[in-house]
Amino acid sequence: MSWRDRPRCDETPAWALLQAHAQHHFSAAAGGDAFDLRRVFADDARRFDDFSAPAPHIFADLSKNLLDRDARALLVQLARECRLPEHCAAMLAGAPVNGTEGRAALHPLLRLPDSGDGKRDASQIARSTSADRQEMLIFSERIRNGDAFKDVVHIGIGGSDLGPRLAVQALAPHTLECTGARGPRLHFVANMDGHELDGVLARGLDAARTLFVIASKSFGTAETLLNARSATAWLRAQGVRDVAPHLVAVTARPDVARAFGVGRCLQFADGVGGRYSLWSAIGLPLAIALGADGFRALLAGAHAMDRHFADAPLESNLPVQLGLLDVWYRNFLNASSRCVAPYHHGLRRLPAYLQQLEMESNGKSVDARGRPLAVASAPVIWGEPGTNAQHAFFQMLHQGSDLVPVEFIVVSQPAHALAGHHQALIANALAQSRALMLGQVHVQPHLRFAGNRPSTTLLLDELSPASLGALLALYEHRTFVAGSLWGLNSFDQWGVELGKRLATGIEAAWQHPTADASLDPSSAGLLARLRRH
Ligand SMILES: O=P(O)(O)OC[C@H]1O[C@H](O)[C@H](O)[C@@H](O)[C@@H]1O
Repeated sequence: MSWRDRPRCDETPAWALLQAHAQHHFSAAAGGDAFDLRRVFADDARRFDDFSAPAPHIFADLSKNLLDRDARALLVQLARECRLPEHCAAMLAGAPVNGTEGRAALHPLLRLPDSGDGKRDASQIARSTSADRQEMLIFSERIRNGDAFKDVVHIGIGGSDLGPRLAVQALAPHTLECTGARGPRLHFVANMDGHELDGVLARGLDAARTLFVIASKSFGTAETLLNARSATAWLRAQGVRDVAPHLVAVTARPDVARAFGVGRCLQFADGVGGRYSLWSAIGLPLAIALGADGFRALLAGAHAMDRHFADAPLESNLPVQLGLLDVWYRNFLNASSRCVAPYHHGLRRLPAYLQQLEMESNGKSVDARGRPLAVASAPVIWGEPGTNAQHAFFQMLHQGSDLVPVEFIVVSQPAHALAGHHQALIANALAQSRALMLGQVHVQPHLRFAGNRPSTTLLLDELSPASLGALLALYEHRTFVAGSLWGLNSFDQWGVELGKRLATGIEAAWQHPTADASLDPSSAGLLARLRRH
């Protein structure tokens, strides 16, 4: 049987076994026998070791999850019955796993290292991917080390923004800004809300020495084109006659970008999905900030995770174990969301990045064969960095009515030397996961904490280009694992199209009130009020 004909999770024998297991051991109806983290730790001295999973650059403690050995074994059985290993091998080999768009998911190929002699011992697509990367890195080094540009403004949205923005923030101590090296300042603009571009242009940019990077896979995204047009108009208004040298496109559609009037095009393959594109020329601002070696280190970290995903047995394969855990919580324990709490200021945009990665990939209700799903898919991903989050929504995590698995991300080595901060930060992360698990008995109801609330802790030695690469690749593959079991195509995103189309109609109706008749009464009423201002 090929990966195309794989059964969906709810069609397997393991699914029914998992349902029975969850009902007998994990539901309130199981009464005193229900799984309790405090009891299993007391009964099992080996639980931490047994439920820990080392992977490249990351150590994962899964022991504080609502999961026992039987459930874990059944989940692995489920993965086998769903032919996950075959699907994974097909995706990594560049098979056309994105059926509705008739293409592969090429992001792991972007991370393949060059072979020793400088040539790639790989397919034609891998070789052209390598050539694209080479071209981007030569360009980024020129911008980084040259004098032509003092400011680089990266314009892009969704996958053409979230990855580079997150990575530049996360790796700030390694970038130009913090190492004191010469080089341009970096700015990001995503929203079509003019406040964002206006705010960047107001930072004292000298038009003659400003480069705009227009990052759009399709080169057809409304927000990006609007910002790119306004940037071009600004250059002209500031007296720049020849704007083309100030505009570089990063795109899979160089034909469209050239027609726009850019002076330079950096290309990447159509088979690289937007939310998986940090590793391509979309990473240009990161390459400028880090330098070519730093960018290659990011790719190497991600590649190490790719190898782990491809080679490690399912039982000790971290992306597989996390993806299975996601299915377990979503479908057997009915958790409708997962909270991500990075205890590192550099990872403050990670929840936003993961929202696109996981919810755009797996927020679907039909399977890859077009059949309605019989089970729930992607949970809501949400979060904020610790310790800020503790002073906002952790109340709900500790005493609210919903089951929310929490993911703590902790980094051992800080990149600052301020006394006392790091230990206090880490102590808080560990304390929160302990508090969720232990709870508190108290005579007063409002001071009671039920406890037995689950969490995972991902531990990184340091936040380096390599460890960030590994972390993001881990999340990509975990998302693929859950999507594969749900039977989804995790690589398309048709759900974003309808709203875009309707926006065009509303924009037209703004100018022509007679067109209001084509709108529903609520939208027409709101538009009428808005027009008055
Ligand atoms: O890179 P672009 O083609 O401009 O696309 C930017 C973003 O917009 C789309 O609507 C999708 O939702 C995203 O997956 C994509 O990353």
